[in-house]
Amino acid sequence: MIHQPPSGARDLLPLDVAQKRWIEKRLRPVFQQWGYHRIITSTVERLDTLMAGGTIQQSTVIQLEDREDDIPLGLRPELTASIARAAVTRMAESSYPLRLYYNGNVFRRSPEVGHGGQQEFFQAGVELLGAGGLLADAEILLLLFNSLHSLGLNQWQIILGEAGLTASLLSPFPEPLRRKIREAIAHLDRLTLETLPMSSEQRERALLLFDLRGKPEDVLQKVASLPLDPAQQTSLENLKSLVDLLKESSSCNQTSAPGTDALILDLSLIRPFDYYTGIIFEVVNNTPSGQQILGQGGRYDQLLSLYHPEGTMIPGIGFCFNIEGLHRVLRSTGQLPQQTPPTQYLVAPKVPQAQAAAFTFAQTLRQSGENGQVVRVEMNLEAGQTEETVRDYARSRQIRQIAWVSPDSTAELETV
Ligand SMILES: N[C@@H](Cc1c[nH]c[nH+]1)C(=O)O
Repeated sequence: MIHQPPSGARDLLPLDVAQKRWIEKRLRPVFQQWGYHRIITSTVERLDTLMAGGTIQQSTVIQLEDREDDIPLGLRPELTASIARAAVTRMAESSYPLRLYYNGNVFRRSPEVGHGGQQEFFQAGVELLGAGGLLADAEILLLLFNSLHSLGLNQWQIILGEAGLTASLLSPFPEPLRRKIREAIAHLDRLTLETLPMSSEQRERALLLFDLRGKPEDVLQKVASLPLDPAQQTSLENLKSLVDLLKESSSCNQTSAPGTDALILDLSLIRPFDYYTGIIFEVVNNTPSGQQILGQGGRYDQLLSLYHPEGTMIPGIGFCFNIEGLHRVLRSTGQLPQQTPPTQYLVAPKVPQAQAAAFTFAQTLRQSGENGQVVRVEMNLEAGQTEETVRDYARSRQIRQIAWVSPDSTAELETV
């Protein structure tokens, strides 16, 4: 028998769990303060739900052998599609906007399987459904900034793009050239753009697109100089208004919005999921060892209609944090708990006749916590040990108090 989890799967040991909970405990109240309610969707979904009309590639989904009525099933590679499905099918009576948050695991087929490529990840995120427009976009980004602030992070940058505008700027390229250019841009591969066979006019346009990243004012100006159709013009104006609103909020509220250098406009930004229709963004943390993507999200105004019984269009926008990314960055800041909380009391029956009394006393101690505080109490399970052995055990576990219980239910507390 093999006693290892399958390749790519992971066990989280108690300290990992304590650190993960530290992160989640900081994010949850922020999501709640902004009016978001927790939703838990199924880990297993139908494959076609997960693929969201082909906007998520089947190759990222881990499929399950076991089929329900011969319908292929899979493990969710992300949660936005599942939440969109649940909202329009199970919460149809709710009024919009609907604010939902989540905390869960996702599974992605890794190309590196067999070499330890991770396939299970944790995410915490929010979805704002039934709200389009500038204010909804701004709410999501400001909530993102607020969440980062609650984690004590301040070395991050937001890379902001616009999926619709980028797609339409790419549209003059014929397929399959467009796909190749899109891929090269997504992988920051300038060399491919310089060498792919295409006309010089096309190359100039591809390289211009590639370079549409930097300070928001500069990029907006560059795009404005391009010949734009009315729809592109509107997207550009919306982006400009959003950037202005975020900046203004930043000057009113230093604590939750980014400084001027923290926002990078990148119209070459392309996310691996294709359901985005409006702004898209990534939060990155620049560390000496490279760039860490802490979270990502964007606007998806067509996704909900895929699941809606009448195909009604309902806008949506959201983001999620990658808990592993946050964990890595926060570990280096020294903020995360370095150990699991120690037990406060060790309860030891003085003689075998005191065992029942010891269990009762331990329970009384457990219930003595005020305001929901957890009092951690362990029973000493070894009968007949010397007092010194019990003390040694307590010290080795960093237990500060021993309660010696007598058969008459009295207890003497000793600090070790
Ligand atoms: N579900 C997306 C993030 C997102 C949330 N909402 C919108 N986008 C992801 O896993 O990358």
